[in-house]
Amino acid sequence: IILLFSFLLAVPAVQAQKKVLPAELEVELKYGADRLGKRQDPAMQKFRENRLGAFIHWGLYAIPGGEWNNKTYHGAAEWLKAWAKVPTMDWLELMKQWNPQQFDAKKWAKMAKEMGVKYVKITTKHHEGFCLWPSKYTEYTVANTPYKKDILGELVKAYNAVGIDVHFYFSVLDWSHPDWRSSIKTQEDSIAFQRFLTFTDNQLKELATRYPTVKDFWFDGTWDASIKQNGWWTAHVERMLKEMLPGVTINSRLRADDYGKRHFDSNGHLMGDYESAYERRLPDPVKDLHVTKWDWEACMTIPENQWGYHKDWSLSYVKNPTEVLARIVHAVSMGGNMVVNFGPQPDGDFRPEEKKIADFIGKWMKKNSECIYGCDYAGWEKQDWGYYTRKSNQVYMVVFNPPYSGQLTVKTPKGITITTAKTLTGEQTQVTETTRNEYNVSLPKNMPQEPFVIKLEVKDAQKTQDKYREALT
Ligand SMILES: C[C@@H]1O/C(=N\OC(=O)Nc2ccccc2)[C@@H](O)[C@H](O)[C@@H]1O
Repeated sequence: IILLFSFLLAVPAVQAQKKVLPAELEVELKYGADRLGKRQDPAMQKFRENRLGAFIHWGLYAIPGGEWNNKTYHGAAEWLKAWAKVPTMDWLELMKQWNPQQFDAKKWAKMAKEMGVKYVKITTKHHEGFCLWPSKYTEYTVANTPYKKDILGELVKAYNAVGIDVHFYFSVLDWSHPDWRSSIKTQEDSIAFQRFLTFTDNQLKELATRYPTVKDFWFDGTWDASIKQNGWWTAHVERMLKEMLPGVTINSRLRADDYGKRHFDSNGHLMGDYESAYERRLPDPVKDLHVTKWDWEACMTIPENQWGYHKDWSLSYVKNPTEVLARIVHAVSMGGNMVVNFGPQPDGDFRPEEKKIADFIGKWMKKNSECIYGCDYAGWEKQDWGYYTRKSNQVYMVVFNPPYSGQLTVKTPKGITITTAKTLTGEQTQVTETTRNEYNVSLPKNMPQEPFVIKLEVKDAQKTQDKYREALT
């Protein structure tokens, strides 16, 4: 007891779920983390090195676009059924209008390729229960709409054809299914919910069988008590999919352990392959450095909170392209991935604002993607002018806020020295050591009119190159 008490007093104040108990104090778990530490297999390395992805939220909710019975709802458009309290059968009537005549999977793939994303996460089924693939386990699918065709299959083929990995978003929560329960109160609830879990297993096996090139499952809709009381099932799903699709990655949001703990199990170990709690927010570059110890992926909306198509984007702040770019770089600078969301129109085309963002990011990535793909946390002290990313002995300074002094302050970890510095567009910059482990890197003479990158070659005086890499990962 004294040992435990003294240990808990000693542990630095880190967020609850991050507290890892010493092994001897861990609790026995049947459905906790299957693995400790970062996965190092090729599939996970590809996931990590991809760094930049796009989210596609597309479903029946795109048709009303945030408006119901002539009333506009300001909440997330993909949740309109809930905001407007639409009865399930009335909502699913929207299937009769599903006929996206402008949908062209090859055009979507071209747009993603030109944006520079390495993967796309597609909503196979959102909370509404409508499936973008012709599932044989429910009638609420594209097959039973005027459009008829397998949208998911067309997208998987088109993205893969241009070298883009496909990830599946899957909502366990399913408003269309009579056996869904948010909590288990009665024996009837329990019997119905077990039927629901079997239905969900069947849909997941169907997705893994029909689309075996899928690289990841991003589960959502798992916050309810009914799932937290069935942590065994979440562990089963992870194991089932990894058996069917060796190398597939699974997000932490699927998982609950024996005691209903989510994302991180009761011993503080991350479940799944990467943390997926950073949604429309990012870890603090100074206070939240613990996230660099595991893999994580953030996702973001361009407006304040619209994942599905909303007719009226004037209802909330819409990020400008540079603000979107800053979030992408921020995530990579802390060893994470960033997924930028797109909510296609009901006709299957994208809104102009989203095309503009994709175009801006793509143009910037054409010049600067070296500081994104395959890069990681540098382990250097954050500075006001922007973010560091690192790949082996190259450290990239991604400058968003050039200082009036004309000098970019760089503080290197002990033993690390800078040998060269030049912008990715090839201009030399002066590097002046101002004191031990501190340098001024001068701004380039002709300043770019957008965020720019200075590439530093660094040397580790005390260790070999390899040790340097080990020390920082
Ligand atoms: C990506 C988003 O994911 C969701 N929900 O996410 C969460 O519940 N996020 C969350 C909740 C608690 C903590 C951290 C993230 C969905 O409801 C939403 O429509 C969208 O698909």
